[in-house]
Amino acid sequence: MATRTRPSSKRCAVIGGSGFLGRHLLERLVDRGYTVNVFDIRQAYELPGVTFHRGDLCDRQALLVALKEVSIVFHCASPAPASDDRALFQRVNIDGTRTVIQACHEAGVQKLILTSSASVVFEGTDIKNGREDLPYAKKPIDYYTETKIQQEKLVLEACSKEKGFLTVAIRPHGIFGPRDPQLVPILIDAARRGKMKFIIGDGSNLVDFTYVENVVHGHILAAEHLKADSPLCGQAYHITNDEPVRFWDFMSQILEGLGYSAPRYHLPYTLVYGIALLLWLIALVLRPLIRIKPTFSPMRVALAGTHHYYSCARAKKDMGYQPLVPLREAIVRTVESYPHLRKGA
Ligand SMILES: NC(=O)C1=CN([C@@H]2O[C@H](COP(=O)(O)OP(=O)(O)OC[C@H]3O[C@@H](n4cnc5c(N)ncnc54)[C@H](O)[C@@H]3O)[C@@H](O)[C@H]2O)C=CC1
Ligand SMILES: CC(C)=CCC[C@@H](C)[C@H]1CC[C@H]2C3=C(CC[C@]12C)[C@@]1(C)CCC(=O)C[C@@H]1CC3
Repeated sequence: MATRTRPSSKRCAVIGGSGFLGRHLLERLVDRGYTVNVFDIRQAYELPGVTFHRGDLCDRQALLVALKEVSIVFHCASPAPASDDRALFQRVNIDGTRTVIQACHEAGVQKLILTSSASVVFEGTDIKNGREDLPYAKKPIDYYTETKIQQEKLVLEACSKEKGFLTVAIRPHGIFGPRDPQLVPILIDAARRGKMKFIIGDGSNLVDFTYVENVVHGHILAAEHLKADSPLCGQAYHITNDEPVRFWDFMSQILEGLGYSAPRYHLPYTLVYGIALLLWLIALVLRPLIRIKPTFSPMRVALAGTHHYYSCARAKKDMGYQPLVPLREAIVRTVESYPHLRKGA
């Protein structure tokens, strides 16, 4: 059991702090005068003023060391959605989050801010200006989403004013920006393999893509507004750029910004989804023999061919959220940050 010294309100821990969002978050926290402990299974960098603790969040004892004298915990660790490994998602996102909550109780942590996902309500069909009161997806599109739902429920249910342990969930959508290991690298890899010639559907579907600094801003506002008498306790909040954009326009701007051609030819959504589903089933059957990872998984096709954008009115009202970086500027900064992915580089 950790010794319970009174935690400083400016001492926090970022679980998953070696990751894309986690690192941006802790850089901002340091700028704002917080003392930060990072807890992650890997150490990706070193930063003055930041103490690294390497460990698995399923290991309560290891967590307790990193949470000593900490008052705020940001939990933004998860296996990558593309790993598609059910047992891993269950172990880290569900069992591991239970362990995080338990360790927070033992260490006397006062606030837990979870990075959830707006996808917890997405079932592969259109969502337009979705609010937080939409029901959780009954048929989540993949294991990642299935376990993010359970994870969010665990964290929100753990909120207890009586115990002095307050929780809130931030639901970002389509995070992008410098150092993102997913969106831009996967897109450019597909383009380099000649797979970005087609638009799935008529190309009019609107989607939220959220610049990482805006997501960070939402997390810090949530931590600073989370108090026993505030409406944030036990609630979920969408954090977006508040500028829904056509999915294919956004992809085209990134592609063209890095010197690649934008997709031009249209394919019917149902046809591409059907093919993706078939390939996914074949990959599943063959998994014991060989591991195949189709670029266009059913999940990616659904995300590329439907509307999915969310209202962040609740975050504006309860914590004064406004995106700091507009989409156009965010795209420019992102494109400039990937010189190594430029065509011909
Ligand atoms: N990238 C996106 O578009 C979105 C991400 N999210 C959520 O945001 C959070 C952060 O995502 P990213 O920064 O994009 O991912 P990332 O993969 O860059 O970072 C996740 C970090 O978690 C760490 N981690 C994984 N398993 C761990 C374990 N067992 N113990 C300790 N650390 C572990 C990884 O080492 C990694 O550093 C995740 O919870 C994700 O579900 C939500 C919505 C959209
Ligand atoms: C069609 C194609 C190959 C596009 C390339 C870009 C995709 C890799 C991204 C487009 C939308 C992104 C997205 C996520 C991951 C990367 C994309 C599929 C998430 C699944 C990441 C985790 C979440 O919580 C939800 C995200 C939705 C959007």
